[in-house]
Parts: sequence; structure tokens; C-alpha cells
Amino acid sequence: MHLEAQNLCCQRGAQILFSDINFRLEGGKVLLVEGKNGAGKTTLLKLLSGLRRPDKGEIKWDGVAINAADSQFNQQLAWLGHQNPLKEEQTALENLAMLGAIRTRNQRDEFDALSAVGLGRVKHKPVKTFSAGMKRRLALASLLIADTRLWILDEPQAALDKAGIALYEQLATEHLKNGGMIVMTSHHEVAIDDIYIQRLNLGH
Ligand SMILES: Nc1ncnc2c1ncn2[C@@H]1O[C@H](COP(=O)(O)OP(=O)(O)OP(=O)(O)O)[C@@H](O)[C@H]1O
Repeated sequence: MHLEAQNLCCQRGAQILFSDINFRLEGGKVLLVEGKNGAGKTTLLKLLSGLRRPDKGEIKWDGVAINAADSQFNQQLAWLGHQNPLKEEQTALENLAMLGAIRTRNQRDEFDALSAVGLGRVKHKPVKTFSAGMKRRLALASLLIADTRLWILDEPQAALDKAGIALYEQLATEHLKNGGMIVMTSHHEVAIDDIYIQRLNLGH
């Protein structure tokens, strides 16, 4: 499986954010999308997730346009934006069950995923009692129960402490070792082995 972008262009108002973006991402690779504040990283991730259409160019999953009727793209995608898709009144376990229901599941259960991100002891607590870092950990747990090849993650490490960042890097590396792919942004260096890394700099 592979994700491919061909001659992508995106305009916002009169401003051309980026043009002629090309890449091909294979299993076992992470694409680090780099660039300053406002360079268009989030916008590019939204295009790649199918949440927004490019002004020009094509995005293909295994050679098929991601918005084509016969595309397998949506079954293979786990998207995590800036904001955590969590319900404040519900517990960690309830939130994870809800997030699990919207994606193809793997064999891992919610309890195991919550333990893996260090939230095992607060699984029955409502999310409104969580810190920002705990909420991000919970959002990341949703990736662990999904059977999706591609993770597209906008600043997955935001709000995480040092241990949380290391945990994310470890989970990401496991996903890559299993043949998964990741597209992500980060304003910090990401400690994932160079052999997995592909970079895309949006300049500006
Ligand atoms: N809803 C919107 N309407 C109009 N312009 C927008 C909107 N959202 C973003 N923009 C513009 O698009 C540009 C790119 O924004 P984007 O969020 O993709 O950048 P980014 O690289 O992710 O930034 P950051 O590092 O701050 O997260 C910015 O110049 C911004 O002003």
C-alpha cells in the first residue's frame, strides 16, 4: 500500500499556500511535514485526509484517487487533528469505545490501550477531569485499537510531557515496524530512527 501526492496546490483567499507538492509514502515510513507557523501544514494534512479538496493535483491511495467510489482509503485512515475528538462528560473508557466504533478495529481491547498510554488507573474518570496531556494520551490510545495502515496526525505530541513524547515515539515506531505509515507535523525534533523518516518542508 502507498499514499501518493501529485502536483498538489492549495490557495487560501488570494494567497498560494503551497504548489507542486509531490511525494510517495510507502509502508514503514513516516512523512514529517515541516514549516513555520502558517506555512500550511494543517491544511496539507486536511487535504491528505480527504477533509478538504486541493485546488490542483491528486492524492491517491494504492493508485486510486482517495475520493473515488472504489477507494479503500477511508478504511485505512486514522486521523487526529489539533483538537482531541473527546466528549468531556464521558469517561476515558466510554470515549475510547466511541472512537473505536468509528474505525475498523484490531484485536486490542480498550483496557489494554488505556494501560499502554498510562491511563489505566483513570479509565472510569470523566475526561473533563483530565489535563491536556492526559486528553492527548487518550486520543492517541484510539490509534492503538484501530486496524488502519495510515495515521495522519497533526501535532500528536502537543501537550505531552517528556515521558508522553517518548511514549508516542515508541508507539509510532511500532506502527512503522509493522508496515504502517504516518504523516505528521511537529514543531520539535522527533526521535524516530532516521531509517523511517521522510521529510517534506513547506518552506516560507
Ligand atoms: N479558516 C481559514 N480561513 C482562511 N485562512 C485560513 C483558515 N485557516 C487557516 N488559514 C490560513 O492558511 C494558512 C495556513 O494555515 P495552517 O493552519 O495550514 O498552517 P500551519 O502550518 O499548520 O500552522 P501552525 O504551525 O501554526 O499550526 C495561514 O496563513 C492561515 O492564515
